[in-house]
Amino acid sequence: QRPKNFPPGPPILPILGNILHLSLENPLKDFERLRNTYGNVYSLFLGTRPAVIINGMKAMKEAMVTKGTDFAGRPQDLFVNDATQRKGLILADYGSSWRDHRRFALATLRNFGLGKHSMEERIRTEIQYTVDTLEKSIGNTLNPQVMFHNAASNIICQVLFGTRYEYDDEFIKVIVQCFTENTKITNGPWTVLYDSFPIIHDLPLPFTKVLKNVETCRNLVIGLIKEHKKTRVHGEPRDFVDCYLDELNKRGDDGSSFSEERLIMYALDLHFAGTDTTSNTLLTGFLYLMTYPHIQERCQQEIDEVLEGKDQASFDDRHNMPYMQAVIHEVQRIANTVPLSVPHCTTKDTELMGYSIPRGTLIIPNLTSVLNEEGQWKFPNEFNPENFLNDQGEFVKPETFMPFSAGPRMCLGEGLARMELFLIMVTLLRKFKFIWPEDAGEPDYTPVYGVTLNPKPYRMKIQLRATQ
Ligand code: HEM
Repeated sequence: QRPKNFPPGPPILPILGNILHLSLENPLKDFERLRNTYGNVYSLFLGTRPAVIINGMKAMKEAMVTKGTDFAGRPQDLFVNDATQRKGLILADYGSSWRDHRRFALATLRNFGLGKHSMEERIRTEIQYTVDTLEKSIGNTLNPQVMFHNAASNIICQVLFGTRYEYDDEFIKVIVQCFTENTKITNGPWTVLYDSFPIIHDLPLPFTKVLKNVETCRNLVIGLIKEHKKTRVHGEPRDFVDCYLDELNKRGDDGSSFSEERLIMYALDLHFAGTDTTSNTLLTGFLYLMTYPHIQERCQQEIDEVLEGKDQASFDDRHNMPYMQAVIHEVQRIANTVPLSVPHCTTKDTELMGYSIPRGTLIIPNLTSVLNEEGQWKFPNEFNPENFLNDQGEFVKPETFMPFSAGPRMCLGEGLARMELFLIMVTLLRKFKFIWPEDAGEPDYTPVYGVTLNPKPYRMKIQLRATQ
């Protein structure tokens, strides 16, 4: 039975709840279908667990922003909580420990942007490796997946550990493999069943691999922290880990939630959050730019004009590139990289669009429903940069643009991600022409479902641009 004034939803079956209403492989279409029947705020029972699904700009804004703190919790009894040992940041529940660690991450990322090894320089250094990789493929085709993945991973590794890794380095290969395996398993039907039916928690489910992978990654990071402790100079941090160790010294035994143990999962969390997201957005971006060559050319024209006489692009150049800005935002809108955001949870009894939602209810923010909402976009269902341009050709960002979510739990890497997307796309488009190979057939834009969406594997043909 739904509690009184709880959001509506389909009839609930005993034990199973509404689980049969969802495809365990990819529930996005089901969420959309249920929205058409029950409205923007509806509920489903995942087994015996009630969940509220939030759709559309109006309800999303009320929950994430206007009543941000009421909706800022994270559920603590899902499989991913067990897998990350409740020590990370992404899934930390709302409270002082989450707040302190979030503030620390934001401040540290900001400070690195100002120091002499500024974030921009770090990103540019990494882009050079991407350029080298592409140069080796001129005239040929290349699957860019590993290249973009490594670029995003290395940028965040530079920030966290002060180092980048060659593409075939064991450290990065092992971490990437562990994350890829874990994401696949955590997205799979077993996890939905685990999260819906606590009764099966003690069964021998196929999760040992996940826990083993987490242990492998933990050990790698423990090794790095040990090394940092040997070589660091107190008060002269080289990277995020040094900053955290300085903070630990400063806090001493003040009973705060900062600890070396916490740092391990915190660093892994940031690496994970910053890699798949950015690289999958880039993959989607280049898929569309290749298959909409007129849009690619118009970007290149603007880039050539604005960067004429300059060695390299800087993030500030975006202010003179309305078309490029529109294209990047449109790529993010269509890529819909984190389609269901990260699960939230209510921190107290609250209300949403007139419905009552008790404390501790699982909340699924359906960002997809905002990014393609009818009536909010000029062209909700097509790739069209005009969605971000006004009649004067100026760049405008509607408040419906929410790929990073909104409110107190909004992505804390937004600034870094935007800088990466801009510098990488502009630098690569300035130098190369990306072509959909003649023998590749019709492009398939249907994304592969997961915590993050990514395009199906594809190859790109690379040419050096004539103007270079
Ligand atoms: C295109 C790239 C990215 C996209 C689309 C993206 C999207 C998101 C979304 C939708 C959330 C969930 C927000 C919520 O729960 O309401 C999130 C959370 C988060 N993101 Fe990102 N993200 C991106 C890049 C990054 C990067 C580069 C970092 C690394 C610094 C990062 C770090 C985080 C963290 C730590 C959280 C959890 C915040 C919290 O719970 O307080 N993200 N991101």
